[in-house]
Order: sequence, then structure tokens, then C-alpha cells
Amino acid sequence: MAEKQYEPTPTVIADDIHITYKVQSGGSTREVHAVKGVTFVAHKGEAIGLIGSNGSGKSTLLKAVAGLLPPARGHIYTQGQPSLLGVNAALMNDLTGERNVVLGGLAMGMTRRQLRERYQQIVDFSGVDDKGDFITLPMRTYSSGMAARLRFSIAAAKSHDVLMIDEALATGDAAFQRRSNARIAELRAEAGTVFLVSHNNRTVTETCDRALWLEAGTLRMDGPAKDVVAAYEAHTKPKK
Ligand SMILES: Nc1ncnc2c1ncn2[C@@H]1O[C@H](COP(=O)(O)OP(=O)(O)OP(=O)(O)O)[C@@H](O)[C@H]1O
Repeated sequence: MAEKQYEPTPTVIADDIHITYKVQSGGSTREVHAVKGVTFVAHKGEAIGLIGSNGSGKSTLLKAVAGLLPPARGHIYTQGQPSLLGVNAALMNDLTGERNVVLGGLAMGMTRRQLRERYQQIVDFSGVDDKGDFITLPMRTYSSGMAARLRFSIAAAKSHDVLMIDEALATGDAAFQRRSNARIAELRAEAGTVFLVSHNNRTVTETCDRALWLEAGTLRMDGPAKDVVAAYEAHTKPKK
């Protein structure tokens, strides 16, 4: 008997979205059209890489999916509350890592009880304490890699309907990248959708099954991560 085929469940639908920034410059207002008519559907269980050159609109698109920027035109539908984990996520530099774990967890909707239960797991996962008692020091004493690891660990402690990661992995070392790849795989298994913005093509092919390639605000290609990365690499390779 043929196995029953399940329809994939959409988690994010972006329908012809346009996003503009208004910039005040020398008394006049200029408009930057950062995303120009992007359409895609993301499904439960997918990990989707967003690639493209600097300024192509990747972060802007993620912010729009997270509901932080309203589209000027078009519509975004999401199932559940998307969480954006960026390298600039709102952790406080003057507070200790410890306090940031608590505040970051609460900001993501974890209860105090969940936080108590998962606190040590978050700290251990981040590896921030591996080289001494750094978790009790202010975050400004952390290297950029340590801070990024703590941010990822806080966000990854919770199952998300839609988790968006902006370059958080690129700064981790090899051991941390292995741990975070494994955690992303678990998050996917918990039936969420993961978006990852990265300039590291290998990270994208290793962690994502699908990729969107943005260029100058438009979607150049959407398909299996290895195909999209190969096309992007062919495009960015210096011409002889
Ligand atoms: N706050 C802002 N105000 C005005 N313009 C902005 C703002 N943020 C981004 N832009 C512009 O929007 C466009 C897309 O930027 P975005 O940060 O989304 O690109 P990106 O693909 O994430 O780039 P990168 O790879 O460099 O991080 C760029 O032209 C950028 O100058």
C-alpha cells in the first residue's frame, strides 16, 4: 500500500512584499527600496538559508517576517510568533551574562520556572564559562564570538514556531558550530521553521535544505540549498 502523503504545512507566506526605509538627509526625505516584490512560502520542518551580497535585503526581509518592519506593499502571513535572533539582539552589555540569560529568556516568553530549569543548560551550551567564570561578568567583557554564542544559546533553549537567525553562527568556533548545527536540527524536528542569514556558504549547505538568494532586493533564486549556493558562487566568483 502506498504511504500516505502529508501536505506540507505553511508557516510563513510572503506575498509580493516591498519594504522601504525613509531616510532624512539634509532636510529632504529619501526612500530606500530595500525589498522589491519578494514571494515565497516556508513550511514546517524546513531550514531556509538567506544568501546574497551585502545590502541585498536579507536582514530587512527577516525583520519584516518577524513583524518588526511593516511592508509598504504586499502581505506576510505567519503561523505562530516568529522570533528573530540577531547578532544585535537586545542583550545588555553592562549586565552580566547571567542576568542576560534571565532577561533574554523572559523576553522570549519563557516562564521563570522554565528559566530555572534550563538556566544551566543554556550556560553550558554557550560554553561561555569554559574559560573561567565569565557568566558572572558583564557582557562587554566578552569577545564577539562569546556574546554571539550566548545569544544563540538563549534563543535555542526554547522551541520556536519560526526561528530566524541572523549571522549568529558565523562567529562561533568549529566546536560551537557543530553544537549549534545539532540544535538547529532538533528545532527543525520539533516542527518549527528555521531561517538563517549567513555569508558562510558552507554553513548554509550544511544546516539548510533550502535557500533563497536575494540580490538588490529581489529574489534571484529559491531552491535546494546546494543548487542555490552553487549558482550564487558561480555569480560571485571573480571573472577572469
Ligand atoms: N535603517 C535603515 N535605514 C535606511 N536604509 C537601510 C536601513 N537598513 C538597511 N537599509 C538599506 O536597505 C538595503 C538592504 O539592507 P539589508 O541590511 O537588509 O541587507 P543585507 O542583505 O542584510 O546586507 P548585509 O549582508 O550587509 O548584512 C541596503 O540598501 C541598506 O542600505
